[in-house]
Amino acid sequence: MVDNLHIVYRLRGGGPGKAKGAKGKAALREQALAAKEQQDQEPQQDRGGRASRAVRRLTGRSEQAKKGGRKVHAIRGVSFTAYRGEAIGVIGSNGSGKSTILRAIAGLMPPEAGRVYTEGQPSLLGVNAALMNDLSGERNVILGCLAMGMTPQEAYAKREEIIRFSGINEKGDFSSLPMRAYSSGMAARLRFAIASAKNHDVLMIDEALATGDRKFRRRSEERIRELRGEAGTVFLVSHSNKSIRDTCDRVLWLETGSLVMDGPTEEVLEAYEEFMNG
Ligand SMILES: Nc1ncnc2c1ncn2[C@@H]1O[C@H](COP(=O)(O)OP(=O)(O)OP(=O)(O)O)[C@@H](O)[C@H]1O
Repeated sequence: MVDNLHIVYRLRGGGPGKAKGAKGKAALREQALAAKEQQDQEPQQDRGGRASRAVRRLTGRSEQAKKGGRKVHAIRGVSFTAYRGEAIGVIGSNGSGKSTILRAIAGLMPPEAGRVYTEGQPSLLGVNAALMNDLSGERNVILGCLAMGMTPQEAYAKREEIIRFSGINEKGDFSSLPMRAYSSGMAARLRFAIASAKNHDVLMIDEALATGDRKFRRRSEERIRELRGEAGTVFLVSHSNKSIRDTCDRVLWLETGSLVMDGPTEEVLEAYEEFMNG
């Protein structure tokens, strides 16, 4: 359940730094020596405070930096409830907040206000999901499975099936090659194959199908339907209305971070298509 969620990105840096002005290196060195001298005279516990203040200054996490930085209010008061067994499409024009809301549901973005309540563990499968470029596809399959909580035995037992599903070996023995030799579509297929090898409580897929070819898209859409059948909830972010139509029975439409519509796929897509063509 997503309850009146607000997500704000804060941009630090990029602003004008403190000019050194006419002080020069000698004056700065003098200032540093004076600070050191003062520190040597301070009791131990004060030094801890000074150190953490210095770290906050360096990482820009001071209250001042918070207030002074630029903000992007990416999600503005979105609320909805998702149920087990639903496949929910998330649509909207570029920058409308689709990826951000998935990241928030996955617990990767702290809410500015509002809450996300989930039953079970949400897993986010994005086109940028981390796989190691220098390792072979096979190695990445094992790593991915272990990262999803499988035992080594389970991971090895699933390896063949995952590689077969991904189809990366259809044009040669690619699974033994380092991932950097893969096209973006092949890498996306492997990521999807790994993530979908496990039954997820909440699986979120961010454009992962967009880079696959038609044959793979059909196969992965079929797999999404199976995952739903296995009682999970699937969220699919896509700019392909066809993928959404073929996979989802409910659609959330976001624009500039607000929920424009939440309803049955056909109803929402019709309104969205009219908006985009209008
Ligand atoms: N790391 C970031 N730092 C600052 N602002 C960000 C960051 N990521 C996204 N945004 C901003 O948040 C808003 C929502 O972005 P988001 O990526 O969620 O949109 P989207 O609907 O997924 O876009 P697209 O369809 O282009 O992938 C945009 O205004 C974007 O500029």
